[in-house]
This record gives sequence, C-alpha cells and structure tokens, in this order.
Amino acid sequence: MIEDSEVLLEKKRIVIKVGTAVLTQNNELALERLSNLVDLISKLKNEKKYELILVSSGAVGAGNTKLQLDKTQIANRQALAAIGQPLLMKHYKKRFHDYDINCAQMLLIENDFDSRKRTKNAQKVMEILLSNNVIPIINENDVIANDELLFGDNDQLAAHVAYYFNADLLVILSDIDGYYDKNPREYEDAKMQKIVTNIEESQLQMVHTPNSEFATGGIVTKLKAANFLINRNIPMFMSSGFDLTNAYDFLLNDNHISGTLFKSE
Ligand SMILES: Nc1ncnc2c1ncn2[C@@H]1O[C@H](COP(=O)(O)OP(=O)(O)O)[C@@H](O)[C@H]1O
Ligand SMILES: N[C@@H](CCC(=O)OP(=O)(O)O)C(=O)O
Repeated sequence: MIEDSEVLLEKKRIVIKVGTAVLTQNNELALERLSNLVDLISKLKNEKKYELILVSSGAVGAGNTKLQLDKTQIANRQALAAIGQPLLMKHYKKRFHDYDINCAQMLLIENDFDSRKRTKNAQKVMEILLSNNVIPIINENDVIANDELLFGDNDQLAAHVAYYFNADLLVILSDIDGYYDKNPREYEDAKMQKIVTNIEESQLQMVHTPNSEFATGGIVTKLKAANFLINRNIPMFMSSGFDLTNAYDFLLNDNHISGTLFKSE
C-alpha cells in the first residue's frame, strides 16, 4: 500500500489510453463511455491540476459505422480510419467544450520516435499544447502506418508516448478491469494481479487475443507496453474503461482498490 501511494504522489503528467472496445458498441460509437472518459480527464485536470494526454483508438471502428468495406484488406481498414478519426475528434471536441477545454489531434507512428528530429518536433508541440491547457489526443497515423495496423497497436504507442513525452504514469482503460494470472474469459478461477513488477519473456511471446473486431492489441500488447515502461521506471495502471470507478479511485482519490499497477521493484 505504501509503495502504491509513492507512485500516486509522484504522478503529475498522465497518459490515458482507451481501446476500441470501450469506444464502440454494436457498430456505433459508444458516446456515453466517451463522455465519461472526458469527464474523468477534465476532473483530473481541473481538480488535481494534472497534465493529461489521451491516446485514443477507435478510428477504424468509428469509420465502420459510416461505410462497410472488406476489413480483411489493410487499405480498407486504413480508409475506415481516415473516415473515423475526424468523427472521433468531433465528439471529443464537443464534450471537452462543455468543460471549456480545448483539445488537439496528434497522429503519430511508433517509428516517429526512432528519429530524434521528429521526436524533438513532437515534444516541442506537446509542451506548447500542455502549457496552454490543451488536451492532446493521439492516435496512430493509420493511413501510413501499414505495419502498425497489421502488427502494431496503440498500447505500445501509448507506452512510447508516456516515455518520450516525460509522463509520470500511463493508464490503460481496457475492456477488462485488470491483468489476471490467466485469461478471465476462459478461466473462471483467474485471479486479478493487483501489482506486477516483473514480466517474463514467455508472456511477451503469447499470441494476440484482442476481444473485439477492430482492436489490434489483446493482453500481450499491454504486457509489452508495461514491460517497456517498467524498464524505464514509469508505472502503468490498467483498469476498466467501461466502469471508471477504479480509475477514479486510483487517479482522483489516490486509492488503489482494484485494477493492476505495473511498476519497477
Ligand atoms: N491474463 C489476461 N488478463 C486480462 N485479459 C486477458 C488476459 N489474457 C487474455 N486477455 C484478453 O485480452 C483482452 C484485452 O485486450 P483488447 O481486447 O485488445 O482490449 P482493448 O480494446 O481495451 O485494447 C481481454 O478482454 C481478454 O479477452
Ligand atoms: N489506430 C487504430 C488502433 C486500433 C487499436 O490499436 O485498437 P486497440 O487494440 O483497441 O487499442 C484505430 O484507431 O482504430
């Protein structure tokens, strides 16, 4: 418990990542969930004075609500992302406007962080946005990120974002309320792991098992993200994006009741 609160006290700049399954439902955007997420971010900003960066998936899923294309073709998925991304932004803008908060779009790919120059450019922009109370909303630049759409994912992008933009914490809001010792959808006796300090190499090699049609990640990409951050001494908290109670407890009330905290020993 003491160790947890040390992490909680340190957090100042927080990256929140939300997955496709949370933002879509029955081929519609899940606008109530998107609204609840904006409420959480705005409260953290206004009440805790934290700096918030949102990494939002959901572009392909949002595009699919407008146009039916063969999704086995990568280019079609990219086209759906191009349709869906501005739709997502429209709703974020509208909801943040209710709090008098501006938001901004940043489309990045993991490779951008391989170039010092690109990273520096993005860092400069990030600092300007945050110091002007803007919420940056990041997604993969899907139309050019061919590999990313196939093999990559926003969990690892979010981990890179947390590291390169000097965040104190990454929060992953998922379709599951934490990390279990085995897949809870297959095993009834799966147990939630409240604190994880070490990830085995074999866990990083498991097959991807996303739980929704448009998601690319699954638990493995979350473990990879956590592993990347543990090695860089940045904690990662994972909890439900459907029910934000545990995220509120952890982030707003500094109380780790449930959800998984990945951190260095
Ligand atoms: N050990 C595990 N703990 C939690 N979830 C697991 C585990 N193993 C497999 N999963 C699966 O991973 C899913 C989360 O990944 P994903 O569907 O990609 O989420 P998101 O859309 O939030 O990124 C869970 O819903 C579950 O089906
Ligand atoms: N850039 C894609 C990301 C898809 C994705 O990674 O989804 P998820 O595994 O739910 O985070 C999109 O916005 O649809």
